[in-house]
Amino acid sequence: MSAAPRGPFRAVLIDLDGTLLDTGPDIASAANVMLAKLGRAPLPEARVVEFVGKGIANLVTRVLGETGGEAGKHDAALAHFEEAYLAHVADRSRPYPGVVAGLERFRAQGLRLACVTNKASRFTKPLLAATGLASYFEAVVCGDDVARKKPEPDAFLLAAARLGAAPAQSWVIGDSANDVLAAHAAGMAVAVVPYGYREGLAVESLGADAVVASLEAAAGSITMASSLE
Ligand SMILES: O=C(O)COP(=O)(O)O
Ligand SMILES: [Mg+2]
Repeated sequence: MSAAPRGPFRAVLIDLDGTLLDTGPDIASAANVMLAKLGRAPLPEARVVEFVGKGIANLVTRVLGETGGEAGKHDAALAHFEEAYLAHVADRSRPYPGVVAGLERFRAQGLRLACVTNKASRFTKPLLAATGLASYFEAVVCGDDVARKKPEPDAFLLAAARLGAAPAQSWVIGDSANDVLAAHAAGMAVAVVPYGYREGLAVESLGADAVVASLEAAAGSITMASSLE
């Protein structure tokens, strides 16, 4: 479970929600604005974040299912969510501990970095800018940039291609089963962080090649792996 990454790596492909940024508070607020507009009771943040991982349309479906079904309301609900989320996308979303130090360390080692997320680009770009992370990434691949979101391999393959790295030279770091399945389908090694949003699953059950305590710890382990080559 905690084998060191193989390498040598040229690129690190990093998930956004739950890995780089704790976006849960702003996502939960937008979900609760949406529920209020539909005349429904709010959900606790801890419940809403379990629905993060397969894109916002999927999250809205799951929030509606949790609060009384009515699939027919989905389009209106999604519009309410997106309006509220776009207006407050980075109010309380912050990098997790070790993220900035880890990105600095990866960059100092000459690794090329991509952010790979199921979140649509109109939310992702302002969020990366507002949290100060945008300049670390040579490529940002969003859910609406590919035909099939994670857990399909498309987004990781596109990110690696944009960075000029083969799958075997690309190391994925994520927080959910979507990242693990997508990385393995793309032929890439994958580590998961023990924090983040896992759709209710235990971190040990995700099937990752490694668990890394933080991005800073990941940057340390990739150094060791490279120097052992
Ligand atoms: O939008 C989502 O559901 C999750 O996005 P992620 O791929 O950055 O975790
Ligand atoms: Mg995630």
